[in-house]
Amino acid sequence: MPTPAPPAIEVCNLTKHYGSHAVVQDVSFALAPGETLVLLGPSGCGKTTLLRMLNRLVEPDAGSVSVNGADVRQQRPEELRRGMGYVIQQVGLLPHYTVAENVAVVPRLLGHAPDRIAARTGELLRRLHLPPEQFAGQYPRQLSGGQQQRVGLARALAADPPIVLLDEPFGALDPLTRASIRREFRELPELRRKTLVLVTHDVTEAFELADRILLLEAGRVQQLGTPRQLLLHPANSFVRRFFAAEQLGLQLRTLRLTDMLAELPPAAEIPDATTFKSEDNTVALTATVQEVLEQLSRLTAAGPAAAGDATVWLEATPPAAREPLTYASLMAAFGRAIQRLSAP
Ligand SMILES: Nc1ncnc2c1ncn2[C@@H]1O[C@H](COP(=O)(O)OP(=O)(O)OP(=O)(O)O)[C@@H](O)[C@H]1O
Repeated sequence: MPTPAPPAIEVCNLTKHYGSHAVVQDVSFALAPGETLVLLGPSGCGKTTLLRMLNRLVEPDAGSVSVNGADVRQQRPEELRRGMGYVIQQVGLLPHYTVAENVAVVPRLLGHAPDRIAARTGELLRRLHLPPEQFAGQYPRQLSGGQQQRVGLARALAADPPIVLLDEPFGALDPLTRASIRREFRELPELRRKTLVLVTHDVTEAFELADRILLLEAGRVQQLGTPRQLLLHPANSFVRRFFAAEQLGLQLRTLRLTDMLAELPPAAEIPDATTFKSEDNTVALTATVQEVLEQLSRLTAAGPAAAGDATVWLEATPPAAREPLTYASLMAAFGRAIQRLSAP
């Protein structure tokens, strides 16, 4: 029988002090290849220090880090870092290098052939919405903050490392640019297969990007789990308080219609439902409650519905199985689903 692949990253009992201040205390986790872990927590809780211990920019006092089954202490730090992309908030582009030269730094160090580097740079810039014809020859000072951030990401991905560490990669951007870059980031095919560890203190960002979240306070793990586990089953009062202010928004984004099939109203006598259906008012069962609300409000804005309230029809269920949803029936079902799912 083949032996299972080792975790992409395994951290055991990692601890770091600065003087008498315990900055990271006894942290352990294992990440499967391709998984995205978000390190979340209030300012100063140790997120950056923990991240920097993964690529040996900071050395721990105790505990171990293994990458693909090998202890990082057995590897030279420079070699370790070449296999791990690293993106930081300050971007850190070299000011006297062009965009293309900045992106090519690591592949050059690795001795890749010039035509291979040029092809890769062009491809990445295009994917990150920086057409190379326009941007390759520009210097960092000629770019906006959002464009610089994209170049920083392209640079981290240039040598196609299987692991990428990201420290507040969208932190310096205004909220609108931040949300749109985050969307691009999520959709980047390049990142889907990679193991990512991302630091943020932004709860919405964590929920949008994480497979699992590691929530830290004062250097200690408060909870490690999926966004849904942290939201619906907080491990302690710190976790509950940390999400309290944004609880409703997070629930609306986290729950999908598939999670609440049991709560969706069963069909009553619906007049020939198909006649009301159009692309505008059909929703997939995989839609989040937030997405359904947005669709309902687009319908409301488009004008009065033929039959009273704005209504959406569920895709992939026979018309006779479920009633179409209005704001009222959707929110009632959502409330019942939250109660059921968060029951101990
Ligand atoms: N080189 C250092 N020397 C001394 N103290 C340090 C050093 N680096 C970090 N610290 C302290 O360790 C604590 C954790 O810092 P760290 O940057 O890891 O936190 P963080 O959660 O990433 O914070 P933020 O979200 O504000 O960036 C802070 O109190 C910080 O002042």
